[in-house]
Amino acid sequence: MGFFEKFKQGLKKTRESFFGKMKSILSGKKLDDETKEEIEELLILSDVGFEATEYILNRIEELKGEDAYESLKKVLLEILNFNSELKIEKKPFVISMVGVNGSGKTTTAGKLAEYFSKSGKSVVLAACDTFRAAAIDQLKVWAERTSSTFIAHQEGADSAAVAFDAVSHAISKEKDIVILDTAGRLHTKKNLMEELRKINRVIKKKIEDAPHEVLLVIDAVTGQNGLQQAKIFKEFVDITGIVLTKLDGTAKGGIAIAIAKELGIPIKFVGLGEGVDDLKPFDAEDFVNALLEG
Ligand SMILES: Nc1nc2c(ncn2[C@@H]2O[C@H](COP(=O)(O)OP(=O)(O)OP(=O)(O)O)[C@@H](O)[C@H]2O)c(=O)[nH]1
Repeated sequence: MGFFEKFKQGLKKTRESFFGKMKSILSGKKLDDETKEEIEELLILSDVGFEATEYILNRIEELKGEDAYESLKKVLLEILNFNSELKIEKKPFVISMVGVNGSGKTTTAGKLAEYFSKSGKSVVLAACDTFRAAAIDQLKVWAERTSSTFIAHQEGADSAAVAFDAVSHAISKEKDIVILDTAGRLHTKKNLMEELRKINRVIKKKIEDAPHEVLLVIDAVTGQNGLQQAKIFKEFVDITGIVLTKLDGTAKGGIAIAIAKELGIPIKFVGLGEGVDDLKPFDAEDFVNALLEG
């Protein structure tokens, strides 16, 4: 299945509930008070959020187009237009996955391992979520499935030590990519953020500019709550990209627009299903077309 088809399928719920209605409301018309109210409601209901919704409506008016539907498309593309490409520019290239438990972090680490293995890269998966034994086992299954090297210690071990071993292994064995699956839950927010910082400090002893990417995993189903969590992570960690998971499981896919507008961090990948191939690099044009017109 092509990327566009995949986006179309994954965004089906959001399109059928909300965005698919935009064309008949706006096509060939100027934005008047009535149509404005209608699309405002659809945007809010799909979790675009008040701030981004107001921005979108104002921007459509500013564009003064004859066809408000075309203007809407243009504005959505403006918001989602960031450089989403994840370039592997170093060897080893270290990617740290952060986010709350249940957001799809481990699954996404596994899917990313598959994505990179397929392009011929060697991958090391590191179980830095030592908080739960099940998380270590789950990552191990992904490592086997994707023929990646698996680095783990026991439950309760120091997560930074796992990260250090993974990076050391990658250097000595000349592996291309290290993916660190970090914990999403510790006793307090402070502990969690301290742990993430410690991991970064320790791997810098081996590779000064690592981690090269810090991907924050957000569950689209949690909508505006997910956005609030993201804001907390952003305060403490330098996030370089977002992975928005479970878009297939929600009608409120408008959260992608809220995230792009309010966080200003590029969405780099989206999860469109549970399968190993259901993680796709984000593409604004495919995304907007699939949202509005699938
Ligand atoms: N439908 C759908 N399900 C997904 C997607 N991504 C992840 N999941 C599912 O979400 C659930 C939670 O994913 P995990 O990877 O275990 O989440 P986690 O953040 O690592 O959480 P812990 O394992 O508790 O640390 C699993 O059942 C995944 O299969 C997606 O894009 N679409």
